[in-house]
Amino acid sequence: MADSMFGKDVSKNIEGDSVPKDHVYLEETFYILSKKNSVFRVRLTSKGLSLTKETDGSSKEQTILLRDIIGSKCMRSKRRRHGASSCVCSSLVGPQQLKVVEENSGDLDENDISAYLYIYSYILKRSRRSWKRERTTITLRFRSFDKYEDNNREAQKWRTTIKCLIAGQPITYVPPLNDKKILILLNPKSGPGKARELFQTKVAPILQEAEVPYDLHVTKYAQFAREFVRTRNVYAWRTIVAVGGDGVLFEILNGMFERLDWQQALSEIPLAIIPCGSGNGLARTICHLYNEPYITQNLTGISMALVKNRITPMDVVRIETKTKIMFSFLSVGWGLLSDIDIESERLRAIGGQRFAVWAVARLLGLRRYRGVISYVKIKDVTNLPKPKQPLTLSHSVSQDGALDSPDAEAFIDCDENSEVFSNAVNGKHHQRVDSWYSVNSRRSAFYSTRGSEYHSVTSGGSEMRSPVHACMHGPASHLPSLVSQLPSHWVHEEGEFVMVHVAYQPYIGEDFLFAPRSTLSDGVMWMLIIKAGISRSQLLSFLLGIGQGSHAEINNEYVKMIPVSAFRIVPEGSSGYLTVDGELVEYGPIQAEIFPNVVNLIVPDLK
Ligand SMILES: Nc1ncnc2c1ncn2[C@@H]1O[C@H](COP(=O)(O)OP(=O)(O)OP(=O)(O)O)[C@@H](O)[C@H]1O
Repeated sequence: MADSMFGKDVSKNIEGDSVPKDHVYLEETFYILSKKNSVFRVRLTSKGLSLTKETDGSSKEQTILLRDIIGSKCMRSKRRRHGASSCVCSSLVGPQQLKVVEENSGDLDENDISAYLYIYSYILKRSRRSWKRERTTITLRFRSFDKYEDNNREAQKWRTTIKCLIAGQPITYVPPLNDKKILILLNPKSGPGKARELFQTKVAPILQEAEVPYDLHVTKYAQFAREFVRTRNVYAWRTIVAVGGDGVLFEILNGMFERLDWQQALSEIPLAIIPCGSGNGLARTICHLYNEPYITQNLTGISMALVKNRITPMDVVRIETKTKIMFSFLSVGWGLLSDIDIESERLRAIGGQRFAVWAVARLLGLRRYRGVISYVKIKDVTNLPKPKQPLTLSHSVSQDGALDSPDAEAFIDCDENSEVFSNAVNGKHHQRVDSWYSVNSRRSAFYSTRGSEYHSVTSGGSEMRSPVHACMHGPASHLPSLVSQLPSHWVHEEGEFVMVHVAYQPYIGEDFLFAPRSTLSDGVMWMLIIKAGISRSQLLSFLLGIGQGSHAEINNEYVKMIPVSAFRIVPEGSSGYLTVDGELVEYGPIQAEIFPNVVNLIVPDLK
């Protein structure tokens, strides 16, 4: 085994001058028992793990990028059963035979002085025309020294360096501490109702390999997540994760704004989403903006983001209706798209396809809505001031005394007796385990992350819920109250409309690239207005274009897309749907304004 080294820079250009390139943190040579004439040179660099196989003078290099590596653990070999061969080496010849245990296990094999380093990665691979992530485990065996302690020290050095690099922290002698757990709020009713199963099979294994501890709470009723974040000490967690559709994150966001300390809570605790709903607009947006493949029900890439803990700011939109204030991150809709969203609820069991099926039905029975739309147009979207830090926000409860009345339906959840399970995981869904140094185990072990807890629905109905006064806080509005006249620079359009839909993210659903020019934090809302009079065929080609975003370029007498910073919609009559982030809100006047960079969002690692 070659000497390992810290911080050696081996990058040279063709003239032999040093160039600031990949920094090499550690380097070792490993041998393969089954291939006597091959060696592997393994280097841990600022780019990732470089593996060079050298056989009879030829060499082949593979690099596993740091963004694809999620964790690393040190193991010892497991004591062999009575009657099995006691020869240590024999367990390594057959690639399927290595069994490892954690260092503190009572079942370890004292005779094997090797330390095994497992490195877990999910590598982007092209399959047919799309990309997906494939699980790959690299196993390195350290046994140059005569004592296990010395071999383990070497392996731990690698593990610590890998963990520091993953966390984006300076290299130290101890791995970065996960002193706070992440909070997971899972909606078992989202989308086709598979959130629990998806979490256990796709997300939990990644958190366990990365040794990220979590508290999982399954929502017990609508508004559970909102009450939870409003009433708990959220500072006990480092991230709050919605596992479900956009509706659960909407609840979490609004629960945060119901806290008096909303500003501190939102600046200290980032939010994240794992998509298990039927719309999944925000998750699709994140993947789109961070070049992460989005495959329905394949949550690998977005789960890896929970491990890396990289954050980016996101805008929120403050919305007022006649009786409520709420905060939104996705969209406000009136007319066709909202009708499709709400009325297709009855087809929830078929997942995201419910939108396409209902779109056909709504096109046949096209509705028109009368009302007045007012907005403040952004003249030059290419030249917006971009605040790097969240704006300094003045605090408000509301503009209008009629709003924010105590919500009689709001309760604190006092259920301290929730059932607690350990989060042991069935690893059978993992696809592939690569291996180096003759160790190969398809049945790779999954260990529950120390300290993680699973809080399930209480079976005996012993819930104790006590009423609480819920009051919306958040940044103060700059708009006049909903019943007051708007300033003169606002644009007004009165007439009949097929729909008005305003979005502040590129995707508002898995297959709806609604506002291609939008980003997470640009301070822009994109308002699409479709006037009555448009033909069904024009509307159909418009709807078909939403998948690719080509509809956004349409600008004719019926269809236009306008960048706005505030708007008001006043529908005439009392029948119709208004939606905020896909959730139904009261029908009637509604107004909105955007606040840039208020929320921190967990996003994939781009490095
Ligand atoms: N345990 C529960 N029982 C019933 N409803 C719940 C429960 N937990 C949350 N809800 C409600 O379910 C609604 C839908 O949730 P969610 O957004 O997760 O799924 P979805 O509607 O399928 O996805 P999307 O919003 O992306 O279309 C939300 O309004 C939420 O308040």
